[in-house]
Amino acid sequence: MISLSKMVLKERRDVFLSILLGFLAGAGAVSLFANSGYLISVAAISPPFFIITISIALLQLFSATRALSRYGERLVSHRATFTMLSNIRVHFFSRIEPLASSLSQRFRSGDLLARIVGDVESLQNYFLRVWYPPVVMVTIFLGTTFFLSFFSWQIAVIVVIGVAITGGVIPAIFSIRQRRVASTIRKERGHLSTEATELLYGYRDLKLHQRLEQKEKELLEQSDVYVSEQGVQGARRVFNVSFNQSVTLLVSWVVLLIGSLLVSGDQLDGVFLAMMVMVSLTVFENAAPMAAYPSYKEDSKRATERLEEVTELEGMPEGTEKPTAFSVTLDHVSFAYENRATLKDISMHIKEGENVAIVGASGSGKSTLLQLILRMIAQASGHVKLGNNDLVTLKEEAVWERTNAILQDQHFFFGTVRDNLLLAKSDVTDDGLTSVLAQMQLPFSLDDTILERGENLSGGERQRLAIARALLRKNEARLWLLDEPTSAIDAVTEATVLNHIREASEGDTVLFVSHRIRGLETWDRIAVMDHGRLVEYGTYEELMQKQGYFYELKSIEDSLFGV
Ligand SMILES: Nc1ncnc2c1ncn2[C@@H]1O[C@H](COP(=O)(O)OP(=O)(O)OP(=O)(O)O)[C@@H](O)[C@H]1O
Repeated sequence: MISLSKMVLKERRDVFLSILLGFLAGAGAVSLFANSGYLISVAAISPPFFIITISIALLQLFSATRALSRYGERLVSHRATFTMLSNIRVHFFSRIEPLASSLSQRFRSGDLLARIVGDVESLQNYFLRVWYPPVVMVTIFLGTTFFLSFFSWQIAVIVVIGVAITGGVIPAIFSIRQRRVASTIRKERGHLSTEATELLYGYRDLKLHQRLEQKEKELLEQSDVYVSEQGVQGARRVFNVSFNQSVTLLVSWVVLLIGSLLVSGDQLDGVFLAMMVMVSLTVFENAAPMAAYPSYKEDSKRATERLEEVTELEGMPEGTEKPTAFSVTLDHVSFAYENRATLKDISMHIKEGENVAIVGASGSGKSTLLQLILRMIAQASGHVKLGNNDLVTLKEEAVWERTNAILQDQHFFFGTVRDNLLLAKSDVTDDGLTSVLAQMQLPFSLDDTILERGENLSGGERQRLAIARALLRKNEARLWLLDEPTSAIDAVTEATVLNHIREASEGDTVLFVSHRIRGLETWDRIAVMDHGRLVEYGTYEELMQKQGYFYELKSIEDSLFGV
């Protein structure tokens, strides 16, 4: 799904500039120290004054080059990194957006959050710590070896061997070891995030059931596992870097030793010895990041795998067409959550403009039916049509644009009543907003604060505010899908609220899941569901005359209300 190399190459201008500036900074550092070594040695043998002057001028030039290039390299490479990160984020979100409804079935919210935030974020290391260091190291070493070969091929060979060991062999060994121990840090972070979210969501219930302490203990245990895994990862990185640095120092000692032998054998001018040692000390600085390369590489790989687990879920294929008519047809439709058959062979036709109530026992599949028409889930078999269009040919957004859906769990955002109403339609005046609040008999002012998830509202107020949002869209919507929108509202207010809904939806197709049988006399037709099947479908009179399941439900309700 995420081809990381492709993401890197998309920013090729900045990538090229980073490499160029990184090379200049590295080469500047090597030249600076080479020149210092030469200057110290040559000064001791009283050379002509102009040599000292030129050498000091070069010293200043190299130090300015090094500082400016390093600054430029940091600027450009970080710009490239963050642009890549934002591209990855956009790419990832565009992939998971159509999967939104199936994600909650596969992943717990904490784990999903850890993947969406943490794993995506960790990919910022891919360019900076996996892709970039070997490229810059190789270019600097090639330049340095070429330079050294003018003075002594033996020293050049030692440096090449040193690079091969510290930049190739040691990281390769670390890489194999890293794969074997298979860091579980990402997985543990997902577990920790899951536990923390559960505790926060369920805080009140845990407290009521006196289970808070136990849950906190589990969370702390999970946190300890994560912290210790982090410790192991950190220690491994520090060990790798220190070990690699020790080897580079050893190489510099070998350069000093061989250089001294060459000087004493008159194969190298002694004035260059200090320069060569300084070069070897500096050039290996560029091999240091290679020690951390395996752990970052493995980390990026694991993060990508975890993101792929999310994106590989099958979503519903996105259609392209817009609905033009709003009759609803279900033709032998079946649906199963995992292996549990939830809707079984349902066929029904709702004419455009018809108002249909759906009733049935809890768990009989009423909400699932509405979700299917909303394209939030896909049927396993059969066809669902809006007008003459099969739902699979329709664009999701185009369906939602023309639909007023009130599902069972409505979300409210932290903000004012006004903010939460304008979510439905942004160009309504305050008068328009106040008018729908009045219709819903809500005693709020537009500036009243709504807490996250509507925590400061009663269940009935939440439902009325959701209906107020739907009423604002009455001119756009041609299809209304209402899932027990008034279940928490008292009977007197409910009658008024329903009247407003009926009025606003006049001429539109309405599917209304109802928890009550009373009051359904005025609906065009009634669909009765039982255990995932549509067991009865007809007008109120037809169903009452039939004296079947609906009649039975009505009798039970009447006896409960003492009618
Ligand atoms: N996300 C889900 N994953 C798995 N099973 C689900 C999911 N949502 C609902 N179900 C199951 O599907 C069946 C039908 O649920 P649905 O919500 O459609 O029933 P309902 O008739 O609307 O019930 P209620 O009147 O209680 O709201 C139930 O057995 C339920 O347990």
